[in-house]
Amino acid sequence: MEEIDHLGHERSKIEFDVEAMKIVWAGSQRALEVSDRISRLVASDPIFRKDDRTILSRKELFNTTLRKSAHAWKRIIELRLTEEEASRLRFYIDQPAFMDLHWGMFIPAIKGQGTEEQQKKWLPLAYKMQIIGCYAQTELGHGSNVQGLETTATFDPKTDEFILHSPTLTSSKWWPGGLGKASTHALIYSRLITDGQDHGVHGFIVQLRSLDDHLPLPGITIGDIGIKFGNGAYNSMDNGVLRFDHVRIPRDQMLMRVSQVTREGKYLQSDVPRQLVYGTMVYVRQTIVSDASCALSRAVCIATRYSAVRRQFGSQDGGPETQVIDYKTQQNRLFPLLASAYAYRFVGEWLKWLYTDVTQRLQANDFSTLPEAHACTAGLKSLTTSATADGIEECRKLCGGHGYLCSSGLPELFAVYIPACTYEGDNIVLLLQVSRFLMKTVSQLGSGIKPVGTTAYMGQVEHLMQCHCDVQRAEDWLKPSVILAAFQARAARMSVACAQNLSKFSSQEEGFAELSADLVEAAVAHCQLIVVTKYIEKLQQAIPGKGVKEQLAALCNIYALSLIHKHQGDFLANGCITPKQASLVNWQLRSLYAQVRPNVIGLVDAFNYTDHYLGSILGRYDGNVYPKLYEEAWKDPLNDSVVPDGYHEFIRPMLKQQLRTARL
Ligand SMILES: CCCCCCCCCCCCCCCCCCCCC/C=C/C(=O)SCCNC(=O)CCNC(=O)[C@H](O)C(C)(C)COP(=O)(O)OP(=O)(O)OC[C@H]1O[C@@H](n2cnc3c(N)ncnc32)[C@H](O)[C@@H]1OP(=O)(O)O
Ligand SMILES: Cc1cc2nc3c(=O)[nH]c(=O)nc-3n(C[C@H](O)[C@H](O)[C@H](O)COP(=O)(O)OP(=O)(O)OC[C@H]3O[C@@H](n4cnc5c(N)ncnc54)[C@H](O)[C@@H]3O)c2cc1C
Repeated sequence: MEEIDHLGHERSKIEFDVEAMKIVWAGSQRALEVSDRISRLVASDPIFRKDDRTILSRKELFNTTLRKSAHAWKRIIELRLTEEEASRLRFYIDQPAFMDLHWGMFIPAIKGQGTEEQQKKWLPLAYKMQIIGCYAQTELGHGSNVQGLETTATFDPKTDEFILHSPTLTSSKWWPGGLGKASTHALIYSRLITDGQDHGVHGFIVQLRSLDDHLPLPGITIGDIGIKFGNGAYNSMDNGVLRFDHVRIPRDQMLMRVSQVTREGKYLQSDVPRQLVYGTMVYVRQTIVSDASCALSRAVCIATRYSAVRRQFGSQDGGPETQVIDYKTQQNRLFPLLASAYAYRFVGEWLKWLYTDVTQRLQANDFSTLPEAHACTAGLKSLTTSATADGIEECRKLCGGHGYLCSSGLPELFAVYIPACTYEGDNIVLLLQVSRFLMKTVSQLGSGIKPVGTTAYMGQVEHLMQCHCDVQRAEDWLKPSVILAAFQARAARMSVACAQNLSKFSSQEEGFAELSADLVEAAVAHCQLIVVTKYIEKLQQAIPGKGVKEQLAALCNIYALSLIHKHQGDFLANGCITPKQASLVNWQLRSLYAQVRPNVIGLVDAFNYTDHYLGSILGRYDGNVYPKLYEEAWKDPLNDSVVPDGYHEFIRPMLKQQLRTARL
């Protein structure tokens, strides 16, 4: 049967080269080729099916995680996949699994915090998956406050061992992914005690389960922490609980790049900063920013395609009703999210560069850019995950009632995504780290230390405190210099105001506690400035393909102007723009929406997502929504029988009872 493209009319209107945009989104022609090939490989393999995930029991779901992981690993070896291809494979399989923590945290932690000797011993085992590792930092009583962890690792000089112990219930490790059922080993973060002295939190490699029969080793109590939010979603992951009862490990299993314990039990600190113990989190936060663009683009792709298919009201002379995507309110909610997906893609690319740069510097013992890398990864992780979580929910609402069906793909996407606002650092806690960095920058302004990198704009603080936005007409808002000046003035003024208010408190800590809500807002303003700046810088590069740069520029303007509109309170209160200029933002936004409207299907096609990956009837490439929704409904287990199980037990007696009551 011939397949009909219900979105064909939309595709015929596109004014730019979608294939060229696919390359921009993927990062390069080669990255697109890899992505395309691996996504098809996953979509065509029945073991990677996922359409039944939301109706599986927890045990069945976890079993699919094990099956998919083992099968993925087999394919990686058979096909000799490169690291990039393997990571694409994981992406398109689209199921959280213990493998994520093994490859995404356990291995990077050993690489970043282990000595050369330790890396030589553990990495080959981990790379061949002869051991499975997880990252066990968080405890029942403490997650954000890493310095408050309670697990102890006490050195015993008699045996040259550490004794791992969980002294209280709240010291139980709680949450680590892969810990519950799969891992054989863990990177345990625990307080190091030598000779009765507490040296704070350090990392230790600890074997948890036997490599022969997978049973927990003596002194170890271990299990899964239970069902999490939503059907399917993150429940494929075995987040775990773990307690130690005086478990002994050899001394050389403490990761010793940052500090060492000698055979005699002497504690030595190398000249590497203590914060490198937190290095794995910096690495993962950076990856989470790119992931945000993936999750948001997926939701936006579904909502955009469905909004072009869905029609409500406005029929004239019996003709078709209006496509809901043509309602300005729909555009005003959807197009800034589309723009954000592109913006996060580009800031994610830049953050990856920043991370690579700081890693190379660290290897050469240059630690100067570490504070900025920490502030950028923490702040952008927070900004992008919060906006993406909200954005996915908005996309669900943009799809009306059908968005609430699991077959829309949106409920599961939302449920699996939202913990990103919490894991790898609660988003508010991370923004407070950014604001500390900003306050330090402001306090050093008078001292001759020139701010660099993402805070370079603070170097012109005197100008930024007084400058006036020179927008006269709506089109003036299209000038990158005007947009940047407004965002810089807002960020600088908010930070300076916080710094001035902090100086009114007798202690810095008291001021920070009292002003934390304002400090968080200043951090958000700074992070939004980074995203806008990096998008504008991206547009200064050569971007081939008919109309591609024009569309990206329109989206950049939508991203920036919709933020000015949303946060106009900040911009107005700080005198960065006038009420008239704020209203011109809206005029310009409407005109930008009209400019991208014919191209939006092309802009989401450029993500190059397969229907398997999208996992959504509403987001199908061919737009054939209604027949497929109808078909899907009949697959629900409730429809296996016409009369439901339980009819005789519950419904029938009720009906008969009513009959008797009525006769009375
Ligand atoms: C079926 C599939 C098969 C597939 C097979 C194929 C597989 C192949 C490939 C797979 C690849 C997968 C990749 C997946 C990626 C991984 C997925 C991850 C999933 C998520 C899992 C979640 C994990 C976690 O959540 S781990 C736990 C995270 N915990 C936290 O984030 C805790 C947050 N708290 C903190 O970070 C700190 O405690 C903090 C910063 C809040 C406060 O710390 P503090 O010590 O109290 O610090 P403070 O006094 O405030 O500051 C001191 C000083 O230090 C600076 N600082 C703080 N942190 C850092 C840092 N990280 N780096 C640098 N500097 C730092 C701080 O700024 C202060 O500086 P000064 O002011 O200058 O003193
Ligand atoms: C799905 C998932 C997977 C995870 N995987 C892992 C893993 O693999 N390994 C691991 O070690 N951990 C893991 N975690 C734990 C995760 O890292 C922590 O939950 C996270 O760091 C937040 O810490 P918390 O739970 O202690 O939150 P809390 O700090 O208790 O936060 C509770 C509330 O207090 C607020 N708050 C806390 N401190 C402050 C402050 N100083 N100022 C203002 N407000 C504050 C927060 O904003 C929040 O609103 C995972 C968590 C989840 C949900």
